[in-house]
Amino acid sequence: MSSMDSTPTGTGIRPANDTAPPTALTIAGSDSGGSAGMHADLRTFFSCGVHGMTAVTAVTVQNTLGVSDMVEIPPETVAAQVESVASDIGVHAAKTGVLPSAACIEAVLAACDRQGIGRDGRTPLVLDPVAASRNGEPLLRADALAALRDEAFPRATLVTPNLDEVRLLTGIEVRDRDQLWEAAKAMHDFGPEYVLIKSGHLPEDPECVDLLFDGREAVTLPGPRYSTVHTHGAGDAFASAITAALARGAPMERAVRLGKRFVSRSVRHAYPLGSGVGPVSTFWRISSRSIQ
Ligand SMILES: Nc1ncnc2c1ncn2[C@@H]1O[C@H](COP(=O)(O)OP(=O)(O)OP(=O)(O)O)[C@@H](O)[C@H]1O
Ligand SMILES: Cc1ncc(COP(=O)(O)O)c(N)n1
Repeated sequence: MSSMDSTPTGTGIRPANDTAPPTALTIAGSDSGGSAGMHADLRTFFSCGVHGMTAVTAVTVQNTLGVSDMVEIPPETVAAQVESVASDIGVHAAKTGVLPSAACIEAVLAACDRQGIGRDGRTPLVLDPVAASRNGEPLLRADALAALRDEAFPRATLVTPNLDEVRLLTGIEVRDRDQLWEAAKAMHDFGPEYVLIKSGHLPEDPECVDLLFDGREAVTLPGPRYSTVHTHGAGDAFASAITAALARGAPMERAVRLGKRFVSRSVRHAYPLGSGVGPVSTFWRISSRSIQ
């Protein structure tokens, strides 16, 4: 897929010296349980050799049983975090997680525009359209979904919906692998450069085959389906591993393949925690031996 090699690599401000790693920014919510959101993103950036930075959008009260409360950070503070790190440190690639309201989305997009992050800037923007927790607790206001679709999608380099988000945004109920293509086309019509449809929520399928689409050609991303309930944070780990690869200069198809390999291993090494759903292991690369 030659057209998939045209992804811009983020430039931002160059690191201060040759030893500084590439930088990646997550614009996302916090998870007090440490499994999902910006916590998963930062661990993934670290595991992928990238300096991680954050613009916190919301604080969730969350554990392995679910989300019991959420406090939104004022939109201007979210935007100020983006501008602060981008103008000083520089951002080689950025990703979004929870963007809780239309006002937050608008503020983030304006800050990204000013800093050259997103579709027409030089820095890739990966948009994970998180709508709800894995237990179905909403993580955005009613007005945010339309703002995501109409304002944020056209500015994204890549969007990474799961099948629930595909249904919410397009009305398409994907029941098997053959329908991923139809979903990808419908999502691409909202204006992002690339769409990645994740197939974790097809439990009957013996494999987890995701689909990358650039508006013309589709690439399937095969992977095993592991038998575990502990998949909290899988979507965050996938999107941030892709973001880390983009920050390192990989073209899109390669970045997504690297991300798929990273998340498959993360699910394989997922671990139980608390009395609910445990996290995928975003630090599987660091064996217990290496820290003793
Ligand atoms: N049981 C599994 N075994 C292997 N890979 C999986 C499994 N479940 C999900 N994945 C992979 O993890 C990635 C995230 O997919 P998923 O569809 O679960 O996204 P998500 O719903 O955003 O994630 P989350 O579980 O964090 O809500 C995809 O690459 C998917 O194929
Ligand atoms: C702060 C935050 N961000 C994202 C998710 C989605 O992750 P999951 O779908 O695994 O619940 C979450 N639960 N919390």
